[in-house]
Amino acid sequence: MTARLIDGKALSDTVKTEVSKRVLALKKQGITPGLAVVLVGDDPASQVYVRNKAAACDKAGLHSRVIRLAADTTEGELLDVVQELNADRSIHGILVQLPLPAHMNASLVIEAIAADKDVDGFHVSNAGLLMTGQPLFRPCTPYGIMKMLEAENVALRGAEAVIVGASNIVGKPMAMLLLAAGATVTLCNSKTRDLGAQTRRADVLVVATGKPGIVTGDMIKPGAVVIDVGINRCADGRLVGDVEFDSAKTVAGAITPVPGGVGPMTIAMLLVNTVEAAERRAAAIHI
Ligand SMILES: NC(=O)C1=CN([C@@H]2O[C@H](COP(=O)(O)OP(=O)(O)OC[C@H]3O[C@@H](n4cnc5c(N)ncnc54)[C@H](OP(=O)(O)O)[C@@H]3O)[C@@H](O)[C@H]2O)C=CC1
Ligand SMILES: Nc1nc(=O)c2c([nH]1)NC[C@@H]1CN(c3ccc(C(=O)N[C@@H](CCC(=O)O)C(=O)O)cc3)C=[N+]21
Ligand SMILES: [Mg+2]
Repeated sequence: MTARLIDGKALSDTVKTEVSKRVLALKKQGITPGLAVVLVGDDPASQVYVRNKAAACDKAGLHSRVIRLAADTTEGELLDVVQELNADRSIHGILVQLPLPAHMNASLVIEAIAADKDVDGFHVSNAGLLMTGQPLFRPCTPYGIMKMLEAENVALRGAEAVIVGASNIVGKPMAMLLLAAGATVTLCNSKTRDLGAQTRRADVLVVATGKPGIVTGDMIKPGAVVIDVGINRCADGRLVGDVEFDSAKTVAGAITPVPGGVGPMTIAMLLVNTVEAAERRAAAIHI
């Protein structure tokens, strides 16, 4: 058996086409949705993502602004930049690229972003709204994964969903969205005893640890849907996920590739959230 490939790249193009239609409708009202991305330091992976985000904005007709700050920028200087973007009427979405340099308190910075411009959905009030079933912005990576599962017609009501990795940006919000869709959710972390015993129960398995090869084919239930969030750069420059693709594809029913799976969907959903922020403000003005 060979797993069906879930083509995140193709679906992201469909989502971005939808976004560009909504952008056109806003432009007719004189509004251009704007996204600001703040990058502190020169992490090479972050540079790639920021470039991809800016290109996606250009293509869909959004205004994008990239603010690059030196690695030795102080927390106070970064907070000033965030405040300026909060007040900037041409900006509807603000994203501060993570990780931040070690001398900064990342939660303090995220909490400084206006919650109604927090298109990452990382602000505590947005995390709380998601947890209580009234999301304002769904975090882009889990949101993109839900879109992929929907496009693949994966049944979630009553399904066993197992997530490996429990970060605030991927694992935890993923658990909330799968739970809301009716799945029975297991959230694993680095202390989980016998990870394979958990993953082998999964109808839907989401892996987001940053550990290449942490999930192998023998840890997957035959026919399961496997979503690989990991983005790991090999010594030879190749990009691989957290799932050992070659062994997994002989067992899984469907699997996302890396690259071309979750990553492009994350960017597409960032555009969706930004357009939605602009639509909300437009609606508020017309009341
Ligand atoms: N494709 C995309 O759009 C995106 C990809 N990524 C990628 O996804 C990966 C994860 O990112 P992120 O969530 O930010 O990572 P974090 O480092 O913030 O969190 C990793 C999580 O994995 C858990 N973990 C680590 N080792 C193990 C283990 N041996 N067994 C079980 N759980 C383990 C950790 O457990 P504990 O809590 O106990 O420490 C933690 O909860 C990275 O490769 C990142 O680059 C991230 C965001 C978007
Ligand atoms: N505030 C914040 N929000 C984020 O959403 C955020 C972040 N910080 N920090 C880093 C992670 C990682 N992330 C990715 C986005 C796109 C790809 C992506 O486009 N991947 C492509 C190609 C990547 C490549 O070629 O390097 C793919 O998988 O096919 C990957 C990873 C967003 N993150
Ligand atoms: Mg995200």
